[in-house]
Amino acid sequence: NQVYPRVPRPCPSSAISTSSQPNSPISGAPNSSSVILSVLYGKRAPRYETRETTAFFEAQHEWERVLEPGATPPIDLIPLLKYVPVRWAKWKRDCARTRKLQRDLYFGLLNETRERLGRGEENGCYMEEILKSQEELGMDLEITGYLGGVLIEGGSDTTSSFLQTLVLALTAYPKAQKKAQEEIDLVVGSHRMPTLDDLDELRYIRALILETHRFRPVAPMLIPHATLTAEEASVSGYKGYIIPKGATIFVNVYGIFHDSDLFDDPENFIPERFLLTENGTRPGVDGSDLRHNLPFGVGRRLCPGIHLAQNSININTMNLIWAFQFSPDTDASGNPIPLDTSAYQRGILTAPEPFRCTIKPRSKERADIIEQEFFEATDTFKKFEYGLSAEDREFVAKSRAQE
Ligand code: HEM
Repeated sequence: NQVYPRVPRPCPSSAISTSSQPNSPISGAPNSSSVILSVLYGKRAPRYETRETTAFFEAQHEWERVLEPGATPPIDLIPLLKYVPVRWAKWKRDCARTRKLQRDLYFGLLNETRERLGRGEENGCYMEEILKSQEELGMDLEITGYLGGVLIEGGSDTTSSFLQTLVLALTAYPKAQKKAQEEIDLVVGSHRMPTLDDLDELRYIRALILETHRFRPVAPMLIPHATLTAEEASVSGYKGYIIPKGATIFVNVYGIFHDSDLFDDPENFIPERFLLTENGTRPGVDGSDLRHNLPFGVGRRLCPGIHLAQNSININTMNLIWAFQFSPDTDASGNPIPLDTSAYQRGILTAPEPFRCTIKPRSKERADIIEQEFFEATDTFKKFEYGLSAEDREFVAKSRAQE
């Protein structure tokens, strides 16, 4: 049995784990923050309890909390508030603490990468490239530190929130799960794990991924934008409205995706809608204003991690469907406990409230293949295993000893 944690919060992407046994080899499989750490800093976080993972989630959740509308007073509207002394302003202390947590982590990781480069131990990560071309790119220390930082922030909670919604939907909608399993069994079979190349032939699973984005978009109102000039907005206006300079624009993606004028039965998880029409809208309705990457933003600040995110979502979705059976927990009389698919956390980014479900490998053969893949990935993992704590080293050694 697995309960998806967000509070208390080590790593919310425990969707990858088949077992609640902390030392099972599978529970050391990469979570989304671990993948991002490896891609960016060439450093592996083998466990949810690894220092960088817990430090990241602590900073991230503090940050999401201070960003939430209402968590800080409206300083933009009443600038005088910024002169309130710190001792009377808890929000200022919260912001300062968040900033310190973030800076300690981001600049600490950057320093470690620079030192590793200095020792000639390159492993091909992204921040190595940035450090090597820092001068040429005209990036000072501050910008470089935060470049890595925003990429971890952007890439961790988002992908893991998607995967948590996926697990919730597969559990709550067993027919959709069964159809997806049948399709993957036909294309991939049971003797190997899926690869990204398989996706072309997995039409239903592609629709299921789009439906997961539609059903519970990770950023329901995207990230607020502002208009730079009134003139620009007023050239065409919007449906006769003039949008003034500096106006805050929220794109209510959740509202669009749940508009019953556009979508049939929008409150239900129905991947089939994306087989009927390109954007999942009711046949006959003009859905041409929509596009598949809407959950990743609009305009020039569209998510720059979209390709990494989509690859990661695609492979994780295929793997989860191929490998596991997801079912609701049962009560004392053996009846399934209904899941509340609307119980979501509040905030700029959302994820399901913790929920219980049962996750089992679909067969012994599949479980063995997963373990085998884990062992075969040893050389890839090893490149990124530096600066590990004694506990992490012990964990890694123990999981490999089962080879
Ligand atoms: C399920 C996965 C993801 C979703 C749904 C998602 C969604 C979004 C959204 C809605 C925005 C705001 C766009 C806007 O302002 O219009 C955004 C921005 C951003 N995302 Fe993602 N994202 C995901 C994964 C990633 C990954 C993997 C990375 C990095 C490796 C990343 C890095 C960023 C960054 C740095 C920004 C800020 C861009 C800017 O303000 O210019 N995201 N993302």
